[in-house]
Amino acid sequence: MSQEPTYAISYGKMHVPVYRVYAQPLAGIQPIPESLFTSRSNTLWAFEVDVEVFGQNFLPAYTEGDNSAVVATDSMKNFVLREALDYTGSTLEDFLYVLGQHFLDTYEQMERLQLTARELPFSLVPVPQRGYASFTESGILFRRTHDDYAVAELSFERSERGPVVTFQRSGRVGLELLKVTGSSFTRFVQDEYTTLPERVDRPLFVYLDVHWKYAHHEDFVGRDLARYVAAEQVRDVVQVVFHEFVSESIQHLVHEIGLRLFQRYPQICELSFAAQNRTRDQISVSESDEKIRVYSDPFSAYGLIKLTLQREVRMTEEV
Ligand SMILES: O=c1[nH]c(=O)c2[nH]c(=O)[nH]c2[nH]1
Repeated sequence: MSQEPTYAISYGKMHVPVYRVYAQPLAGIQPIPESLFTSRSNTLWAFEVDVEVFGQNFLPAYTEGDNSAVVATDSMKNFVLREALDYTGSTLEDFLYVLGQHFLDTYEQMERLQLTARELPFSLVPVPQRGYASFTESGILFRRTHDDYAVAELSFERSERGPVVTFQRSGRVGLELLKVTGSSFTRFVQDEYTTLPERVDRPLFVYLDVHWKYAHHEDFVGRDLARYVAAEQVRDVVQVVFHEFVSESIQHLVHEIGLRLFQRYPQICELSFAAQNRTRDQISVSESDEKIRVYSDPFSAYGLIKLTLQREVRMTEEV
């Protein structure tokens, strides 16, 4: 006799685009030496949200075609958009925190919930000031940039005290950074498979995703943003360390970036990096000046270097 299957169920809505205008400005974050970033107007605050809902209560929809407990994913999309209008805060993490609680408070058949937000980056356009003597940022016209962007992920489940966060991760993803000099890769294993030449100075091109976890939820929700980690600052720390540090490898580089981020943000307990090696192949070197070179696309496979750093963070630690 065949056994009954066991089921793992989830469903939801992916890529709900949200363009909220005149959201609460992001202010009150701590400045850091690597970054000019201290605030964001949120005049245009654009992102997309994924909603994934878990619960055995939805099983009859699969096994019997009984939709009586099913919240239509179209309604989930409307819920997200309504919440975006009502939201009074200024960060992706806090928005997801409020959204997740409201979902679970509204729909008792939802047992667990996973929410993801990805920023849709826009930047203010520079325009001449009156009289055209100098330039300033237009406060109203934005350019869509297909650049690196912030992400946030939160998971919730129910407890006797109401919805609780079971997972949190923030990130800055899609960085693409090329440093023309000041990176090497030498003294690696040499054997019958080795064709890569040692390079004491290579133009290192990396695609990089950085994620971090807070030790305490209090630091990423609510209005007091003194312990909030702005993804723009994290991007700037990555850039500054890459600029300054002469690395022996991407492994060496991401470790150095990790140490600097831990130093800047005592409230972070985990950092993870996924770095793709996108370094181009050297094609030719100028005979008159060996600094002048041409590079082109390499073999299409690329190296992937990952690192996760964890530490214990005590609640009393000073910023
Ligand atoms: O920084 C690097 N790390 C590696 O592990 C590696 N492997 C490789 O072929 N090139 C590089 N570069």
